[in-house]
Amino acid sequence: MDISKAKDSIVEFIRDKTKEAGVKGAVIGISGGIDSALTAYLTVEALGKENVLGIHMPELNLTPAEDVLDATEVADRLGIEFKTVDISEILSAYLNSIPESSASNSHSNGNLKARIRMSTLYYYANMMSRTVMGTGNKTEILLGYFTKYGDGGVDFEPIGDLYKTEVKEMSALLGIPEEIITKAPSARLWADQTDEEELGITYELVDRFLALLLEGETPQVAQNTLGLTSTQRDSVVKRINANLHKQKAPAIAELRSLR
Ligand SMILES: Nc1ncnc2c1ncn2[C@@H]1O[C@H](COP(=O)(O)OP(=O)(O)OC[C@H]2O[C@@H]([n+]3cccc(C(=O)O)c3)[C@H](O)[C@@H]2O)[C@@H](O)[C@H]1O
Ligand SMILES: Nc1ncnc2c1ncn2[C@@H]1O[C@H](COP(=O)(O)OP(=O)(O)OP(=O)(O)O)[C@@H](O)[C@H]1O
Ligand SMILES: [Mg+2]
Repeated sequence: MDISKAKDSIVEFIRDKTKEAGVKGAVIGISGGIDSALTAYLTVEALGKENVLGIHMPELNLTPAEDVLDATEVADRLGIEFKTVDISEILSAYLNSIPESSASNSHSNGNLKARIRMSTLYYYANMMSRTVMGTGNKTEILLGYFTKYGDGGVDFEPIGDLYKTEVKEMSALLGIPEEIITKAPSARLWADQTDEEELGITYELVDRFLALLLEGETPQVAQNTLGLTSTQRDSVVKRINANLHKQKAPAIAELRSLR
C-alpha cells in the first residue's frame, strides 16, 4: 500500500461524498484514540477546519483522563470546533428506565454507550446539516468488531479500507501525536477493556490473517503461516461469520411472488 496515495484518495472520497450529500460539513466523535484522530485529520484536510465539529463524549469514572487530554489535543492541533458531552447521565436515565437492566450486564450496557454516542452525533448532524463521519477501520469491519447502530451507525467510512496497522502508518505520516499512536486500542465500553485482549490476538497478527483469507488462503494455511493457535484461528473465523449481518442492510421479507 502506498500510504501517501491512499491518504489522497481518502481525502478525495470525503470531499466527493460530502458534496454528493449536498452538505459542507461533518461531525466526528473524537475519543482520544487513533481511529477518530486519523479520521478527523483527513476530514479537516478534505473539508477545511471550519467545517468539522469534533465531539468528545466521556463517561464519568470510566473514560481515562489521558483520553480527554488526547481528544482535546487533536481538536486543538486541527483548530476545529470542539464540544464535550458527558454521556453518564443519559446512560443512567436509560438504565433507570429499563426495568431489567443491570449494572453487571457489561455487554448490553457497553453497546448502549456506543449507541448513545451515535445518537448524540446525529443530533448535531441534523441540527447543523452535516453528515456523521465514521471511524471504522478494515479490521473492525471484517471482524464485525463494532456495535451495530452504535459506532457502526454512520454515514461514511473513510478509513474502512485501511487495516488497523495501516491506520497507524498513515497516522505517523500525518504527524498525529505519538501517545495516541502507541496507546492500546480500546472501545472503553467497560473497565480495563482492550481490543487485543477481547479479540485474543494482536492487530499485527489478525491483520495478516485477514489479508491471507482475502487472498483466498484457507484458515488452516493462514494459521500455519502465521503460527497462530487453533483457538485464535477458530475464534477469528467464528467472529467473522457471526457478524456478517453487520455489513448488510436489514433483510426485507420479499413479497414479490404474491403480487
Ligand atoms: N444473523 C443475524 N442477522 C441479523 N441480526 C443479527 C444476527 N445476529 C445477531 N444480530 C443482531 O446483532 C446484535 C449483536 O450485535 P451488536 O449489538 O453489535 O453486539 P455484539 O456484536 O455482540 O457486541 C459488539 C462487539 O463490538 C465490540 N466493540 C463495540 C464498539 C466499539 C468497539 C471498538 O473497537 O471501538 C468494539 C464490543 O466490545 C463487542 O465485542 C444482536 O443482539 C442482534 O440484534
Ligand atoms: N469517549 C468518546 N468520545 C467521542 N467519541 C467516542 C468515544 N468513544 C468512542 N467514540 C467513537 O466511537 C469510535 C469507535 O471507537 P474505537 O475505540 O474503535 O476508535 P478510537 O477510539 O478512535 O481508536 P482505538 O480503536 O485505537 O481506541 C471512535 O472512533 C469515536 O468516533
Ligand atoms: Mg477507542
